[in-house]
Amino acid sequence: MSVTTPLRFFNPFQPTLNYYHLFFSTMQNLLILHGKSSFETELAQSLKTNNTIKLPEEDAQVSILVHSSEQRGVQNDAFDVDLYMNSLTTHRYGKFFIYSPRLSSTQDIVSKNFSEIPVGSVCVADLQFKGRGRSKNLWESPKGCLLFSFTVEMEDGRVVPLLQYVVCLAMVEAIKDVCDVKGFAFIDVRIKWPNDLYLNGVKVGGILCTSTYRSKKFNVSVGIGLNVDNEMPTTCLNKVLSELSMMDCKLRREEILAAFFKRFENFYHVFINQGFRALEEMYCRVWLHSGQRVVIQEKNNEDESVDEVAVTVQGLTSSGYLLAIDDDNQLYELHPDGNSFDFFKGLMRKKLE
Ligand SMILES: O=C(O)CCCC[C@@H]1SC[C@@H]2NC(=O)N[C@@H]21
Repeated sequence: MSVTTPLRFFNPFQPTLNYYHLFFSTMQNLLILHGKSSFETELAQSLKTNNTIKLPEEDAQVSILVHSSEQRGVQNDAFDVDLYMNSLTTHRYGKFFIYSPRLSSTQDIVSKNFSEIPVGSVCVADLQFKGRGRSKNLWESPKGCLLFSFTVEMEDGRVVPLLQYVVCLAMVEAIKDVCDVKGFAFIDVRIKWPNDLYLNGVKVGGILCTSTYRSKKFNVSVGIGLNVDNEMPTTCLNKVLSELSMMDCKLRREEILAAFFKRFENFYHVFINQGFRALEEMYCRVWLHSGQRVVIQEKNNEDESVDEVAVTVQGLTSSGYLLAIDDDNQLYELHPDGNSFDFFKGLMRKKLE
C-alpha cells in the first residue's frame, strides 16, 4: 500500500551550516525538481511551495528542493543534471525533470504525481530500492544503470499497447545516435519482443508501461531500466563498447537520456499521426525475431497429448502481437500465455483469415 506523506523541505543555503557538507551528507534523501525552461522552473517552485508532490510511503524521509544554479558540483557517480539539460533538445518530453540519488521507484513517483506534473515529465534515480519490473517482479537497480520513468497521455486505448514498441525503438536508436555523435564503435542493441533490450544475447534493458484511465485519457507511466555502466553480474553497454574500442570511450546516462527523448518525441508524433505501421519496418530491423522459428505446444483436447507446431515469425499484427506463418502458408497471431517468464516459451496461436 502507498500513502501520501507530508513533505519536509530542506534549505541547503542556511547560513549557519557548511553548504557542501549539509548538501552532500543529506543528498541521498533528496528529490530535486528541475526545469529546462522558465515555465517548468516556475512550476517546480510552485509544486514545492504548495506541497503538491506526493511521495510513496517508503520515501517519507525524502526532502524536496528546487534545483538552483548555485548547486554546483556533481558527486561521484551522480546523474549530471546540467549535462542532461544542456544535451536536451525536445519541445515537450524530458523538460520537467525530477532527480533523486536514491528512491523506492521512479515509476511510483511519476504515477502518483501524474496529474500534477506536465505530460513528458521524467523522474531519474541513481539507485532504486524497490524498482518495479513487469509481472510484479522486483527490478534490480544498482549503480551505473539509467533508471527513469516518464509520463505520456493517450486518447486512443487501442494503440496504448503499442507504445512500448515505440519506446524500445527510440531507445535503440538513441544509443546508436550517441555512439555516432561521439564517434564510438557501433553497439548492436536489439529488441527482444515485446519490450526487452538485448546486447550480445544478454538482457541489458527492460521497459515497463503502466496506465490508468482518467477523464477520457490514458495516463501512461513508462519506466526504463538500462544497464549502461555496471558489469555485474553480466554485461553493460560500456563493457561491450570497451571491448570494441582501443580508446577509452564511455556512454553517459545523461546523453543517452537526452537522445532518447529526441527520438521518442519524433517517433511518438509519427505513431499518433500515422500509426505504428509507419515505424514497423524500422522496428523489425532492430528486433531479434525476423525469420525466427517458434515451436508452439498445443494440447490435443481428445487425448490430452501435446502437439508441437513450428511457425516462422514475420512481423507484427495490427494489434501488436507476433505475426507468424506455418509451412502451409497459413497466417497466425501469436499470443503469450501470460504464465511464462519468457514470452517465447508460452505462445498460443490464433488463425488469421
Ligand atoms: O521487467 C522489465 O523488464 C521492466 C523493468 C523496468 C524497470 C524500470 S527501472 C526505472 C523504472 N522504475 C521502476 O521501478 N521500474 C522501471
